[in-house]
Amino acid sequence: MWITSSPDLIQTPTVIALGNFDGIHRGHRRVIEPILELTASRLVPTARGELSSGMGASGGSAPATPTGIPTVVTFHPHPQEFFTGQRRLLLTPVPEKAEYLKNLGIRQLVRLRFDADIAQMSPQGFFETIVVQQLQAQHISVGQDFCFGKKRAGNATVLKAIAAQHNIPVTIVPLYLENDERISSSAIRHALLEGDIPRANCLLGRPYALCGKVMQGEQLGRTIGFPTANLALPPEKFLPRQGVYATWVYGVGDRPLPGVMNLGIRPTVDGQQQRAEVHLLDWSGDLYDKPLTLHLVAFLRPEQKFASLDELKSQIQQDCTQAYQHLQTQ
Ligand SMILES: Cc1cc2nc3c(=O)[nH]c(=O)nc-3n(C[C@H](O)[C@H](O)[C@H](O)COP(=O)(O)O)c2cc1C
Ligand SMILES: Nc1ncnc2c1ncn2[C@@H]1O[C@H](COP(=O)(O)OP(=O)(O)O)[C@@H](O)[C@H]1O
Repeated sequence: MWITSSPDLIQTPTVIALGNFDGIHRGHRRVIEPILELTASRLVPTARGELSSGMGASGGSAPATPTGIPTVVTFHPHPQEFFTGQRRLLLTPVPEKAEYLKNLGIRQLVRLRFDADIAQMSPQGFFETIVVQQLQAQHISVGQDFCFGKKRAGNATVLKAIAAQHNIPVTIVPLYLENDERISSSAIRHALLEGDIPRANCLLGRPYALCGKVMQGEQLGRTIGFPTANLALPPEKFLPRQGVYATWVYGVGDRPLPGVMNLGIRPTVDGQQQRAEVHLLDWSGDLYDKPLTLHLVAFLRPEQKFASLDELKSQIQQDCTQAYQHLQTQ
């Protein structure tokens, strides 16, 4: 997966999905699908049953697809962050987003720098400078509510009309509704803040994940019989409601392991900073410096301040039992 913010380093020509795509949820995937279909559909079987680009065996560095490189084009910072100056936490920080996109078949992520210059561009100016010249887009896919250009003056219909002047086809993907409600990053954030993990996961179409390397803590966990791997999360990661969660843990061996995570400040031991820490059920070994990915399955309870470590210990024991029950039904 090629990731670039520099116009000079964009691999062209491209076939693009345009938007912010924070979360790569089910709605986003519908916008991305047409460009995957378009690029893959041009692959033709050879006499030996292999797939070729259909461009002839000329050797050299012919693009894998004749139409262009399947590319997702986003803005950074998020335009809302640029205008309000308020930092926006992300459901999918860049490395996580790139990983999901790669698994879908996307080959390039272009992160257009959203600055005063781009904010000033008219829809026509944006299209000609960025979409035509820099991206050399051969096909564009956007969601029905896509807006672009100065003061969001251009919408999907305007985009289609401008693109037609350049003979570039545009696919406008209708909003994806679930029980009359739009699948959106905001709805997912809301569900996560409520601790409604099944809902968040349903809207996402996959489990909400926390990814980070294991770092040292105060080494108290082992003294109470529940060692916990503390994750160094990206500071821009959007976090769900504080509390205890049943999770699947990826990154230790080939299979996911059952775990129970606490996300909070640990008031019982006078913790000061928020931490995400996971205890792997019936497992022991060294996890320091390992990158782990936690898939959230269920919120079990809010974090509490206990009067003693013994009370905390017996509650954690119950959390482990409850987490097992949730994970067994998965
Ligand atoms: C399943 C689980 C539930 C926890 N619940 C609480 C809690 O309700 N209140 C609290 O103060 N700490 C809670 N903790 C955090 C412990 O206080 C923490 O694991 C302990 O302080 C060890 O920290 P260390 O990793 O720095 O050694 C929980 C930890 C786990 C694994
Ligand atoms: N079942 C387990 N779950 C999580 N970590 C474990 C487990 N068994 C051993 N460990 C190791 O113990 C470390 C956590 O022990 P702990 O006493 O809580 O120290 P720290 O405060 O540094 O996290 C983990 O980082 C990992 O290397």
